[in-house]
Amino acid sequence: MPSMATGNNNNNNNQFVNRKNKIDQQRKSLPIASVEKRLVEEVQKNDTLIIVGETGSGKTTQLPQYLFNGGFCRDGGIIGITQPRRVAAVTVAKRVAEECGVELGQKVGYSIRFEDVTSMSTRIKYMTDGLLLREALLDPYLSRYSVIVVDEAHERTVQTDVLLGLLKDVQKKRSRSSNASNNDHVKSNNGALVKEENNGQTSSGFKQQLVKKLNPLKLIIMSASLDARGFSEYFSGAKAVHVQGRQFPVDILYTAQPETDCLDAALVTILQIHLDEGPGDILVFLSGQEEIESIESLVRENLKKLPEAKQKLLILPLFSSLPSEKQMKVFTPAAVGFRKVILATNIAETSVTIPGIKYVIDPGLVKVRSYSPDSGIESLIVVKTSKAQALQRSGRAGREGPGKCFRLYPESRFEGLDDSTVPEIKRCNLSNVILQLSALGVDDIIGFDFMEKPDRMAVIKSLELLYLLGALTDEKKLSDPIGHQMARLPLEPNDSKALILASQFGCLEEMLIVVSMLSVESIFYVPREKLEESRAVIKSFSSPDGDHLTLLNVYRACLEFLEKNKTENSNDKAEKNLRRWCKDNFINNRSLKHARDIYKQIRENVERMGLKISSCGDDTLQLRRCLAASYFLNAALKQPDGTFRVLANGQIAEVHPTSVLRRTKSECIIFYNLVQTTRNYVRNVTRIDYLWLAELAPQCYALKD
Ligand SMILES: Nc1ncnc2c1ncn2[C@@H]1O[C@H](COP(=O)(O)OP(=O)(O)OP(=O)(O)O)[C@@H](O)[C@H]1O
Repeated sequence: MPSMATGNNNNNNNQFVNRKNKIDQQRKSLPIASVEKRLVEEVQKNDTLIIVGETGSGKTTQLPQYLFNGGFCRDGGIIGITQPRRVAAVTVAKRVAEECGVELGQKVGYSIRFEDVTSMSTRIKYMTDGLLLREALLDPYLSRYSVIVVDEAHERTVQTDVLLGLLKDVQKKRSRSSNASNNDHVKSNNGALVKEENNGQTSSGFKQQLVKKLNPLKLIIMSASLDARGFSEYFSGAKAVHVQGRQFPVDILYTAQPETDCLDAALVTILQIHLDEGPGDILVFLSGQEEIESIESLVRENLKKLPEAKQKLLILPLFSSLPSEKQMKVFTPAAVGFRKVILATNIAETSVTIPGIKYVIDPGLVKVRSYSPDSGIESLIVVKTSKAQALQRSGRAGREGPGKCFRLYPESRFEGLDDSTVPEIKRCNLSNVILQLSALGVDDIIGFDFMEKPDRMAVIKSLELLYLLGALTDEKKLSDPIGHQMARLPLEPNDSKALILASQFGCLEEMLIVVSMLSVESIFYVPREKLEESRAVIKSFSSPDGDHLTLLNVYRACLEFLEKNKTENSNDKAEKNLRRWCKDNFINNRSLKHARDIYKQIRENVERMGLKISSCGDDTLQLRRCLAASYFLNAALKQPDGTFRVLANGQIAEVHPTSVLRRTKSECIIFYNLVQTTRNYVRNVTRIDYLWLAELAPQCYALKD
């Protein structure tokens, strides 16, 4: 009825106006709002500026809007803001689009690996630091950007560090370009030439070029917990500005004694808050998916035994391999009568505002990458957070009102923590970084202007790996076509090589599945109480040839199931039924869904590269040979005592208990990763013939008599 429609419209309009007014009020009350004019002036005066301000003061959401209003996009330039994590780039972009009253993807957008929500009219663009690095491959002058803001620089991810060095170089090139006359040719340090293409994008490596006069690139480094002096020195004495004040106070509480069981302490704190504290959602920082899933079931079990609380508890996990629509669930306000408890890894540590969070629980631990150049082993280890991380975590409360942070350790331990985290570049395998830098024309990795130099031995080992994979030539340049193809794929070098080779082995269809399945955490999910029952079910998927083929079987079984269901049901219903199927088969539905998304995305990549996608069907010998040809550095031979010796470095390891080859009789295997816990374990293992090694990787192995 027309009258009702009008009533609804009025209602919607009122809601919209109320929300807009609330947001405007909120924006005005942010500490950064009082220094808007000064910040814009500082950016006008300085090509590089460092901004330090409390968590929640408004840096990430407001500064780009101030710069937009201050005219930094006037001649079509874009303000790019990098984040170390995808979830931050997406959620902040959504918020800023709402604040600006525009549709996401128009004036305000985001771009992350495999997902681009921008358009020709986007002027404020949030993205991951890795994505900007990839853009630099196509546009070495980053010519579309007038300003780049590197947010959360204190995290010092390897991508941030590479980006900082690169941006320094881009700034120099852009300054030279702006000083050059329109007819001059501009040549970058790495020899790349710049050519304007029709769509305004540029590309490296052209012999002929037209040069566009570019304005200097404005660079802003930003964080709440930054060693401003170190950054200033790196950027030749760049000015640092401190934004004072925080919006709401956060009470920090410590335990009297160290906790021996962090999971138990977190569980007790969640329940105590739920029963005793006032309304407000809870955010708990845990070290990984496994801990999250155990706490989830512990909370559920314990809730059954406790007296009914005023509100119901809604438990939501948040970790990086969770499909993005599941991740986004945590950002939806809880319904009336519910309290959210979000169990998150450190992906929720910086930049994000999760509406409703009043309480933060911080056990003070984090899982990080660690790499030993001597053994070539990269592992994940759990370590204490730094002070900077503790500060960021507590800063997730106090964003919409006063908050509380429960640190599950004594105050004395906080005092003893390192100020900042060891930069990732000092503790990871560098082969991907080197591949990316080589693609950007940087051949002298040791001489590259890093803020902190990586370990020389780690560089040498990584160069060696890339050389053996055929990605680099003797002159340490990217090889053609393998090296260039590998650099185009957004994967680890070994995985990229496996896909490229698979097109020659006639099994690219299968390798795409295997690489996608290996990119997600634990495909099988076994509740402790169903250990026995699960074994028999999981066995139905297992291949005597190993875990890679087992993963392939799971994926194929899932496709078969969907196919069968789709003929009888709608797509949505088929997907719903798949969840049940996963549960019955002890398969982690989230991980499988994620693997299917990754599969789609990398398939598009290899199609664009023109690789031939064919299938080896049930004859998986070619697939195993291709695995041997790609992961040959991860080959291991059986020892008389049943353990395996990694041929490349002599390390001794056992096959992981979750592997289908745990009790294998095979003499030779390749594995996907080596993890170090109390012992060395190889995970995701496949049986190969050791003679293949000399045949398929002669650069590494030779046959002795
Ligand atoms: N999605 C959102 N929903 C509700 N409020 C939000 C949201 N995003 C931001 N805000 C509000 O804007 C404030 C400023 O957020 P912003 O991310 O700009 O701060 P920041 O200084 O960058 O913090 P940090 O250093 O923690 O990243 C928050 O404290 C919160 O009050």
